[in-house]
Amino acid sequence: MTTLGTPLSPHATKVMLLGSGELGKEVLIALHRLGVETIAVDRYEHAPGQQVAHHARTIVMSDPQQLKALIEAERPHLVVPEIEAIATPMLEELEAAGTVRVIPTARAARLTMDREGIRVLAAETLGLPTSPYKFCDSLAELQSAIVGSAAGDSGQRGIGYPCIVKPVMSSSGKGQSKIDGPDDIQKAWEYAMAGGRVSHGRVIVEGFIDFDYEITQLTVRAIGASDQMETHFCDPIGHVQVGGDYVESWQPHPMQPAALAESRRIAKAVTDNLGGQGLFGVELFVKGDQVWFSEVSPRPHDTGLVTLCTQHQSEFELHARAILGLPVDTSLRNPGASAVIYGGVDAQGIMFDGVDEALRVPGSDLRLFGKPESFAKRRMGVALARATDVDTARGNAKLAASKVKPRKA
Ligand SMILES: Nc1ncnc2c1ncn2[C@@H]1O[C@H](COP(=O)(O)OP(=O)(O)OP(=O)(O)O)[C@@H](O)[C@H]1O
Ligand SMILES: NCC(=O)N[C@@H]1O[C@H](COP(=O)([O-])[O-])[C@@H](O)[C@H]1O
Ligand SMILES: [Mg+2]
Repeated sequence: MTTLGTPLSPHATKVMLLGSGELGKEVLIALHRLGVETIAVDRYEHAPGQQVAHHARTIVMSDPQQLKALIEAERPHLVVPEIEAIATPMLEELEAAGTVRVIPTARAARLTMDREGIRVLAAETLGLPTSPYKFCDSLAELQSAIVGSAAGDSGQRGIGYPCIVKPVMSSSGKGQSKIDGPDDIQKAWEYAMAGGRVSHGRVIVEGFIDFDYEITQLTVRAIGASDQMETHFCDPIGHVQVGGDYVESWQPHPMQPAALAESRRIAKAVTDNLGGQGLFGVELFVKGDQVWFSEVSPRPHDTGLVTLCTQHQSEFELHARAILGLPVDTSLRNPGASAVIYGGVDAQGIMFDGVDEALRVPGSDLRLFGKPESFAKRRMGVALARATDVDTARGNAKLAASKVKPRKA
């Protein structure tokens, strides 16, 4: 049985989000609707989620001592990681000591904060299909990982061209680049060193998968009526990425039954191993009936923002429900799409012109995240559109996004 308390009372059910960007903001709103007391943590003040939570805290989340002190002071029932760059070994320590429950588990947060942890688990432990890959700690290692070493018994085959280089710790495409030939290697290495979230000097180089399309398979682990763990799948989300960052997503993405079944087999294998309760975003590449695992977020996924206009329960509501031990409904309500609104300018406290025109587009809706500072390539909002078919929804979401014009105040 799940019992919830009253916020700001001695018996409140308290949830702490580690990271309070646009995704956390929606999880926090879903938690508020259930009367949960929320603590929104981020690296800077007035982060989107901090604006809607009961309490806001600003710390360096990758600093284990700051993280420990905050969790011990606040004593939340649940700690919900919302970004990768967190001192996850400290979360494992606190979870092992029984101080707190981490969503979905502290181990899942640790394995997925670093591309190496999750890639080795998926490819080597679980034997799931992935792109070929190598990890490198220097430009020289990167060069030999790509071109290989001399043939012979000890010779290593290289990843070859084209390939993709990413810092082991980064997200939203930061520090990621494609290498088409030898001339690109040094630039890619330097870009990765500048773009990682926590400077680490380690990269993954992956063989380029020439997929037909890519999807996010949202997967929910929730407690069922007779107290057993159940796995629920949302309809597949199709998306387009530019420079490793999502710009457009839609749901449902049509798939052949064999590719869908294989996607769900992979999603189930990964999420079963990571364990715990909550929603996961499993990223997959598809070519014909062939499916490759790319990565997984043990939390709501940016491409899943589309579920705000397509599902009876958005991915944020599903996450909130699953972590609290409540039942979930992953069914689709209607087709829909999302299109990203970038800041376009580097400035504090920007203005958004054309909001009325955007909302005049049929079936449209908007989320403006309220980030205090804009960068040209920072995601500041998203346009949503529901429709009777995905093509119409995609057109309308892009149209609505184009009507919103961010500018300096
Ligand atoms: N091996 C690959 N082959 C082909 N395309 C790839 C490969 N790796 C990444 N990509 C492209 O780059 C995108 C971003 O890659 P990835 O998800 O690894 O980066 P990320 O920084 O973790 O992004 P996010 O945080 O948004 O998930 C993928 O969705 C895909 O479009
Ligand atoms: N792909 C991961 C992702 O979309 N994460 C989302 O972006 C925020 C950081 O945005 P910022 O970099 O603009 O501060 C995170 O807090 C999360 O909501
Ligand atoms: Mg990704």
